[in-house]
Amino acid sequence: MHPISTLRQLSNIISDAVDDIERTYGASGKALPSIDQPFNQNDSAEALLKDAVISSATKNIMAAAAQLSATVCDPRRGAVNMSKSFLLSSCLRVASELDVVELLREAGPKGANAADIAAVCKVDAGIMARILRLLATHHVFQEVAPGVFANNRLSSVLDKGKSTSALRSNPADRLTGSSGVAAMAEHSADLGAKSAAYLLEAMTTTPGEDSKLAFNIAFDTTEPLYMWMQEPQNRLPADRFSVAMTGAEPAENILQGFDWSKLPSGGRVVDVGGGIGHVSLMIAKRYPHLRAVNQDLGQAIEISKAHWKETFPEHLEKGLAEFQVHDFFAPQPVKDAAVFLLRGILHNWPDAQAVVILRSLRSAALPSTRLVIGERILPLASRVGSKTDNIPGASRPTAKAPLLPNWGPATADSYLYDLSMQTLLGGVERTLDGFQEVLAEAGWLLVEVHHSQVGLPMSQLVAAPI
Ligand SMILES: C[S@@+](CC[C@H](N)C(=O)[O-])C[C@H]1O[C@@H](n2cnc3c(N)ncnc32)[C@H](O)[C@@H]1O
Repeated sequence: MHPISTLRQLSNIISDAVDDIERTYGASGKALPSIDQPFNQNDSAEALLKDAVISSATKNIMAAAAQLSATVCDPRRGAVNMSKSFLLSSCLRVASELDVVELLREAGPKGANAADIAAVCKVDAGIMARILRLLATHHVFQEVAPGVFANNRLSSVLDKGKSTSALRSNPADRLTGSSGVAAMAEHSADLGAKSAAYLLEAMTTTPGEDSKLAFNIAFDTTEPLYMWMQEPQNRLPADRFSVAMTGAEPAENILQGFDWSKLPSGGRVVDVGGGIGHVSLMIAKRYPHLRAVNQDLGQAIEISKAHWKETFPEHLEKGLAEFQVHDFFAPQPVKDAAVFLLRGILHNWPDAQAVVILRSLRSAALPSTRLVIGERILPLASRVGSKTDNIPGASRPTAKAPLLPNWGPATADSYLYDLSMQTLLGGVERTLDGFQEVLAEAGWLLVEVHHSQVGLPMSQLVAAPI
């Protein structure tokens, strides 16, 4: 097809999607949240973004706009700019770790001069202005007057919700109780970015005793990431990671799909590698007839106990919440589970280790035990169907040409996670075929799949013992 006609098709996709958004917001009497205003998750206009028509329009706009831009840009500049995009990540880390977002929240809509921000942060004023300008150029912050910056929609999601004096007086707790977005951004821009810089070196070393993951090269350690985070000197990145898991990976769709209400009273839901325990807590709050068993490594279990005590003490007092330090590569101690829950676990491990984790659960399972997995299911980037499309709930729509079948950058987070898992842990985000293979090898039959109905990236996979 002639490129001009493709260009027009892409522009029409955007135009139709904008019509859909305007119509839906118009009918609701609400206004689409502005990019110039801070994000407010309690605003009812925000909830409307999850509407099916709007979600679909949003995906189309993101995919078509990126494709249009890639089509018309100078490819030499496009490639070189992409090679420098790590600087966006570094600048975001500076803004988040120096609490610039909170300083700007306190400054209000008129914003603050980069020199004043730099003085509070005790850093160079000129570099601060250049960092904020690069981010503002990518729609994170706005430059409201020369050298004067204010928060906007994208910068404000990094707000940790505390005053700058509270953040400065207690730096060890600066992320505690925050939404998790800043924690995930700092984790990714620190451990993630430094590790990813060694992706090539890690993948081109000869496999064998000396082969290392990118993380191990970057941090000059032989410890796997989770063991490294157990060391006392790495307490801050470990705590930051626990907070990151709560907000950046919203868990509410764990309550959809699998029917938790049908589990028997007192049935044990074992949250294997449950981290802070927020997922089992969400399930137990909605279905208080269930008993939650939180399993993780020592440090995470400490945090999990504290989190439960603060947010759902009633369940603890009734003896319906248990905490176990358990290595999921060891034999599973719970032999009467109603459900083994594995959320965000399998993607941390290559197939061979994923199979070990799954086999240990399989050995402890009763015929009635179900395995509920919460993970991203990587969409294929091709239009040809796969052998797993026949599993109930599995198939997903593909975007119409000329868009890429997976909506391109609109689903980029799954592919970014995939390679983050590779660089940090040797892990992988799996396609549905990939899940079916590791499950079958460990003695589990994939019986149903539930994709998120509210636009969240994680899907649910339910398996039964073979
Ligand atoms: C990506 S987090 C997921 C946490 C939680 N399931 C969630 O969805 O938020 C992975 C978890 O696996 C835990 N983990 C890593 N290695 C482990 C092991 N060998 N045994 C038990 N837990 C482990 C980590 O401590 C971390 O809490």
